Amino acid sequence: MGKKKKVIAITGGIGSGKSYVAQLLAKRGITVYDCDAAAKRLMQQDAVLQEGLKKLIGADVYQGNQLQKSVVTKFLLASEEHQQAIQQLVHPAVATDFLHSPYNWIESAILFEAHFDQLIHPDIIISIIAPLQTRVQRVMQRDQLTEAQAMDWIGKQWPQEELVKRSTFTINNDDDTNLDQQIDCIFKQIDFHI
Ligand SMILES: CC(C)(COP(=O)(O)OP(=O)(O)OC[C@H]1O[C@@H](n2cnc3c(N)ncnc32)[C@H](O)[C@@H]1O)[C@@H](O)C(=O)NCCC(=O)NCCS
Ligand SMILES: Nc1ncnc2c1ncn2[C@@H]1O[C@H](COP(=O)(O)OP(=O)(O)OP(=O)(O)O)[C@@H](O)[C@H]1O
Repeated sequence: MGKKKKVIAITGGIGSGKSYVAQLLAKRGITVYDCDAAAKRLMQQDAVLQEGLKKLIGADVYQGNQLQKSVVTKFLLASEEHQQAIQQLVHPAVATDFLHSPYNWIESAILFEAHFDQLIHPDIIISIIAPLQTRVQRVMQRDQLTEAQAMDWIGKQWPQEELVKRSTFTINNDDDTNLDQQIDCIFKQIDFHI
């Protein structure tokens, strides 16, 4: 058996700035595996996953071969049970894909909520936090959502304090605190650079 690869997970709720921080890391030569993008790619390509989703949500989750994101969103936000059921289908596929990928860094909004941490066993966890109102504004602007829709997503995710408690490092992305300095500080404290 090969040695387990080092895994550095970035987490944080919707609009906290995970992808933004990933862009700053890209400038330092680090590629961060994007769970949302991977989930969508696999839901589009993986035949077993497609069958599972059709059984769970209904045949209209695909039109032809095309994933209907609005159908998934409506189903997912309807109840805790629905959210859990989708995650139980999608996350093992994403975890396997990540563990077989060449990447060490990964970003997921729901690392803990979905027990994804227990599938990928991160060595280091970095949480990204920002004031709630800032996150709502960012998401409304980025995704053309209403405040209520942004709050629906936030309601499906853990409070930031819980993420911070379980993280090795926290980055404050509140628009005032310098992000590159915080990243530098973390890099000084980790004994491997990937
Ligand atoms: C619902 C979907 C179709 C919405 O797609 P869309 O392109 O509109 O948004 P995107 O994927 O960028 O998600 C935006 C944000 O919503 C939040 N979110 C997505 N899925 C979940 C979830 N299962 N639980 C809580 N929040 C979630 C995250 O903060 C995410 O970054 C998509 O997110 C999806 O298929 N989710 C279910 C699969 C899943 O659990 N993905 C999480 C990463 S593995
Ligand atoms: N420090 C910042 N300065 C300027 N814009 C920012 C900053 N942080 C985030 N943003 C913007 O806010 C929006 C949300 O950030 P981002 O997409 O990184 O969030 P996220 O945590 O990845 O959210 P999600 O869970 O939905 O994937 C994006 O449009 C991003 O460009």
